[in-house]
Amino acid sequence: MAAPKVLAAVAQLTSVPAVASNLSIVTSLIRRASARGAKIIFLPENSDFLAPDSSASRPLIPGKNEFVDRVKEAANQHDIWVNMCIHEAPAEGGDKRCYNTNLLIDPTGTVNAYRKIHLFDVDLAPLGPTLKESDAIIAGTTLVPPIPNTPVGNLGLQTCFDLRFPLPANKLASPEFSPHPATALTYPSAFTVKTGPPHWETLLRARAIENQCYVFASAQVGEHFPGRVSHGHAMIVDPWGTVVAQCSPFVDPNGSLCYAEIDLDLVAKVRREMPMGR
Ligand SMILES: O=C(O)CNC(=O)[C@H](CS)NC(=O)CCC(=O)C(=O)O
Repeated sequence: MAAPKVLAAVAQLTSVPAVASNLSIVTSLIRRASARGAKIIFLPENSDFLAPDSSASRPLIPGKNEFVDRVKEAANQHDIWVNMCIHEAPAEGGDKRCYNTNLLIDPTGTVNAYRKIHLFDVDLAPLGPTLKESDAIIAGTTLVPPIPNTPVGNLGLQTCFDLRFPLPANKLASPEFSPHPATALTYPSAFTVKTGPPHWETLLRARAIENQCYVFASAQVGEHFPGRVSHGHAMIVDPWGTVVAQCSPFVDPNGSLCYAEIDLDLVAKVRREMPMGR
């Protein structure tokens, strides 16, 4: 019997240093996606805020995050799954830094979390950016097995710069790593305007093709504060490597969404017709 198709939404927005204004965009995108019939929405890295000094806006109480609580309420109210990255204050005191944490929230409020493992510490001047993510972020250490039974099947959580590392993605899609090998991967991102044009789409399509799965690539876009601009081009790639949805390259102050019908039979078909061990 054919699996029912499910509508998924991928978002593109411009987070600023102020959490409250990002929250109002994020909750309105959740409402819009649900009204359109989407069962899951993918929001980008830094959905809570993107600031020159992360410690200035970081949540102060470990385990408590007002932004996440409001998003959980919206997920529940609009009966939709939400994926996004936020800043997570560490439980151990003393460190001013946060984890860059990828959350998958279901409509009942259940949360799965993956802390970004690969931090973006690069010096590509003068042709590219100089960024040292580890100044503000503590690296995660654990790959989280794909979450089963999401609207897009078994969903593997990765974040932004992780996209350049094929091995964790391969692992997430492998039946040896998990009894629920990924049928979809998510990469909430904030790619730079220097690295985005040459690499972003190529890497996303490569991850989809080699793992024979859907790839959800939400993105930050435009200027967050003077000197920090993101590439955008949020998209959905199918298991054959086709870009099946993409947000407009123009910056919409209310954020933008693109949608695709997700067909898990297509994942099974591609894997059956071109066996690669999953
Ligand atoms: O800076 C912050 O506040 C939050 N973190 C981010 O926006 C992260 C780390 S700087 N961005 C990336 O990983 C870009 C990767 C990228 O652009 C590439 O791989 O080419």
